[in-house]
Amino acid sequence: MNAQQPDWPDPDLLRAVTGRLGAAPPLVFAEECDRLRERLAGVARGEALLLQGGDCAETFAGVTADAVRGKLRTLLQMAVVLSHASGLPVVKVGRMAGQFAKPRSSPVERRGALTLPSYRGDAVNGQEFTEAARRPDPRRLERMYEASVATLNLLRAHVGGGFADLRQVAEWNEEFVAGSPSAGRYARRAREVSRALAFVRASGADQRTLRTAEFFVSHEGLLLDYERALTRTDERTGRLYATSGHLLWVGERTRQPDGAHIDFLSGVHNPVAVKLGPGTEPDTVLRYLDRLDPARTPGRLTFVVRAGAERVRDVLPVLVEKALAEGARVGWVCDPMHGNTVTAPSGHKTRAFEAILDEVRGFVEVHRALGSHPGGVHVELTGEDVTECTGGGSPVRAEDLPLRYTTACDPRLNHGQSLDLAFRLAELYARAGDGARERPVPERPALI
Ligand SMILES: O=C[C@H](O)[C@H](O)COP(=O)(O)O
Ligand SMILES: C=C(OP(=O)(O)O)C(=O)O
Repeated sequence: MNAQQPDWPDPDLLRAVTGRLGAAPPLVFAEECDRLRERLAGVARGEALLLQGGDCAETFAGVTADAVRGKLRTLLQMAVVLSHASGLPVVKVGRMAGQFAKPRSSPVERRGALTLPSYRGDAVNGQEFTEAARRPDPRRLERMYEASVATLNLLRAHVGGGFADLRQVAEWNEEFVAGSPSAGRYARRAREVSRALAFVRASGADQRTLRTAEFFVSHEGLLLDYERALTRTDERTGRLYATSGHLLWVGERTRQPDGAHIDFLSGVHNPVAVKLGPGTEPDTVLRYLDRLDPARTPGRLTFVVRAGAERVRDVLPVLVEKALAEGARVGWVCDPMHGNTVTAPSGHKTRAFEAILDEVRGFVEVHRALGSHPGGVHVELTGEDVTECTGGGSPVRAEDLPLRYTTACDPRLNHGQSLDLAFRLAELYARAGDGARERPVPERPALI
């Protein structure tokens, strides 16, 4: 089964494009993928958290220095808050440099009398509702590769060049808190982070470690023509790696255990993830384990649960229990976005901050009850001040949605909402004895 593949109109052109991609340099290296695997092994063992985030759908026009920097900055700011609260390292992974293709609920979109193919991401066709734009064009796969190169170039330069300096990140957080209506709730944590860094500086520890960060990239491994073309053999080990990104995941719509996407991931040595929606049959968890992680190696497989706030407390326990009974040491991560999409009266797809937070709360509750590790979050976000999700500390109201609704597919948290989420998650993840652990976590969501 080859689910969600575009109907490429010109097989010769597709062959020419994938041939060129097959000869192109890798975007990421096997050693980097192995390093991410090691970091994710920490998540699976309960010694680290994963923070994975970025656009729902990257666009070619969205590959600008400002936009890439904004997403990176948002993730760095969130990570420092989570790490301080939990006392655990946070593995930072962008939904970036490759997230250009989308699975869709319907292959077609209707507007009035006109029916056209659905937009499947810039890697496949254009957003404009015209026949020409919506026709899949394999040349877009090369543009995806080039856009990923440009994004990675920016990320690597920033991460290695001082932009990720923890002291700067802590200052950004203090600025955010100072301007936030929730300052009273967050200020203590932001101050504690800065004080901890001041102490590290004063202690004479190696300052270079504060100036750089590890940052990895990931995307849904959806377009098999692209992924196969970028698969390379690592000369050191003879193993195959997808070199389009460090981590690839299979989505809710393509996770058939006997399908082509799981089969592709089973053949590469990268760390991989599978999204699990509310309808996941508990036994399929075992099939994913056997297909993707037969050696039960921590770091190889992460399950990203996206059950929705209403269902997570019912759906998740049996999935975790199945995996535990099997001796699996996978990472468990919560995607609180995809199970909480609703349509606003204006017709915009949106997600409520409170539902997002409640899903993570349910996810953490379930893991704590079972003694397993709630290994982190996977979120759709941007560094920009968009109005796509409702709520948050500086609340976006349903009537604000049309103001700055720019996503190419699903609604993202804006910069402020992302930081609100990080500070609220910090309360959930706060370790005992944490200096900034000032209030008990409420049983049910409190309105912000
Ligand atoms: O990001 C996830 C999916 O691609 C997206 O939710 C699909 O949206 P649709 O239901 O409008 O096709
Ligand atoms: C399509 C996505 O999610 P899911 O497969 O969980 O619906 C996504 O994360 O972009």
